[in-house]
Amino acid sequence: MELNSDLDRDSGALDATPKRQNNEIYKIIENSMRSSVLEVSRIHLLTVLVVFQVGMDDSGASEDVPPVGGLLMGETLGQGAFGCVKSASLEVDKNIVVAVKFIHMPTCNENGLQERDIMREVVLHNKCSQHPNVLRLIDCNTVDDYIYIILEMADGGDLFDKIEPDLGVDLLITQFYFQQLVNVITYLHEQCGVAHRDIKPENILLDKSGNLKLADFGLASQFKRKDGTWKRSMDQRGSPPYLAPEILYSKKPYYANVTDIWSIGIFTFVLITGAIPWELPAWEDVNYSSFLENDGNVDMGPWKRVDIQQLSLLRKILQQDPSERITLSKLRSHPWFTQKNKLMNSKGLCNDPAALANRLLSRLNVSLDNGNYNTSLTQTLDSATRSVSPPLPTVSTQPVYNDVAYIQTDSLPNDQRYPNTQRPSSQYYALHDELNYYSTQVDDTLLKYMENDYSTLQFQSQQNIRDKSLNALQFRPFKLTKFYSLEPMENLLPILEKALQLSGIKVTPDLYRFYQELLEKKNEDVFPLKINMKNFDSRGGKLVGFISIRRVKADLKSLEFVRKSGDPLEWRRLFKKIALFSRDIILIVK
Ligand SMILES: Nc1ncnc2c1ncn2[C@@H]1O[C@H](COP(=O)(O)OP(=O)(O)OP(=O)(O)O)[C@@H](O)[C@H]1O
Repeated sequence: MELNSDLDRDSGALDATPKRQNNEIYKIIENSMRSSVLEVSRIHLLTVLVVFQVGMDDSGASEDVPPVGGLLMGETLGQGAFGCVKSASLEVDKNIVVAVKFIHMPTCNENGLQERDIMREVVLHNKCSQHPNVLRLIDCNTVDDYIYIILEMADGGDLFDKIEPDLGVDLLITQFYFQQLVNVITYLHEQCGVAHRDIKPENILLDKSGNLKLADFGLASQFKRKDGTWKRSMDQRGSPPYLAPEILYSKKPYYANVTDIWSIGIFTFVLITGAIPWELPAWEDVNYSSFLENDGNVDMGPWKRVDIQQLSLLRKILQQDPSERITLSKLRSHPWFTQKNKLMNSKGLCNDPAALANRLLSRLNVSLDNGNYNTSLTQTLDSATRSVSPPLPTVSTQPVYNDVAYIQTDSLPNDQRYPNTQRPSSQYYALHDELNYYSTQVDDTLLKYMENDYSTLQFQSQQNIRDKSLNALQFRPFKLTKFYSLEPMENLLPILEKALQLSGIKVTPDLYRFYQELLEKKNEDVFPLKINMKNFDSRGGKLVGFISIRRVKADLKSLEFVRKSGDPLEWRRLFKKIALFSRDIILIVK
């Protein structure tokens, strides 16, 4: 699809007409790569090539997407509210890998989104694609019920996945991403006249060197016209904790670019503390009102983790009155921006990806010890007697879901599987309880497979082993809300079911029986399996996602917790809780 970036700015109408056939994709990607500021990632497809879901899930959007000419669809990288994102390689050169975002139009329509809304997003994203910190948009077209968008592959995965709740990331890393974010927002505002309007860790991906890649232009708007005149916004959209107060309460139109500066402040706070400062910038929110009453001098809760230099910066950014808020150019002369970051080169990109990965991931930890287990169990039993708080009113549109977790197969008959031919040799240990491990035998390929996946490190309680392995780290797109297990399904599923229940998730009883029924029905391997999950987080926000159980090889299975919507910090908190209650089935390398 050729993209015409000439928006009719007052009506929001858009001229974006499909003008090309799919078989030209290679040419487009090739040209796009040639003209690209960045090289599109060239990695080999590592894992299962085609993973299709059987049937639709209850959001209406399916992972079973139609084929796209010129592309070989790969694994599912993630799921959003309206579709999924898959890796794909070019038919003519399988080493060229891109990400393809499929947007299921009927689901969008049911939720009030029209094709022109999606095209508006695509046009603005395309307009802003010439910066190394913007996820590059390569092409867009339609196939069956879907609009698909071909994007640069973000090899480093999600940033949100790497933030430890209630700890955050270290200051050098926070400053690194703060500086990259200010750079890219400067480009958007000053060169494109576009405000992003949805800056939050969920919309930031990483490349293979750990550089920030701004994504999701779904709420972006053109605030400056070609003739230099400005346009103000009136609508109330965005993610509640990241919203600037004028979006919520101002009766007057507001400048969308100034709201981006506010969101930079919240983003920075989340990186420093691993928590959001408030749920809404509203007087009714006690955290926000106490921030205002104390003129930003707060020293409680997560604010205790903010030191004096960053507090002074945040106070300048988080000014309720937009005219008092620090401007982008003043932000660029603030010492925290001008101070050289030792991980950044003169072009503003990472100069030492291994050191960045090491520092970023070193705080991720899931403690499975008895103390933590008993505390969580007590809290769970206590809270079972209290009712769940109702969800907050939210200004974003999300589909409605059923609430009970159930199991389904996610496989195709021709699903590519690891052959079960090699004999075990290396030693592995599954955690049984804090003191008693039992060993089992797994082969060297598996050892390599797991060592490459840094999600395994988060369970490692011995700091020296963690440090040693962290030194060899590289950025990879693996999700970190994940663990491995060697347990047979008759042990794994009942323990997981209990863990889900203890974590407050409603589950269809006897997952193992359903698994057996699936086996009988399909009369073949049913992996990957999918367990849908819905829950309210501790603040009443809705969390939606699923557990994908894949058979890696022989008895080794991976259990990946994939978030579809909801606060990512809360998703990781939930994952840690389920992992703790599932500790008897988690495999850790010792
Ligand atoms: N270009 C990409 N490279 C690698 N992974 C990606 C890419 N784009 C998306 N993903 C993965 O897919 C997930 C879902 O992406 P998507 O943009 O649909 O999510 P979302 O923003 O949560 O969805 P929504 O559009 O409903 O807000 C991301 O969290 C990420 O893990």
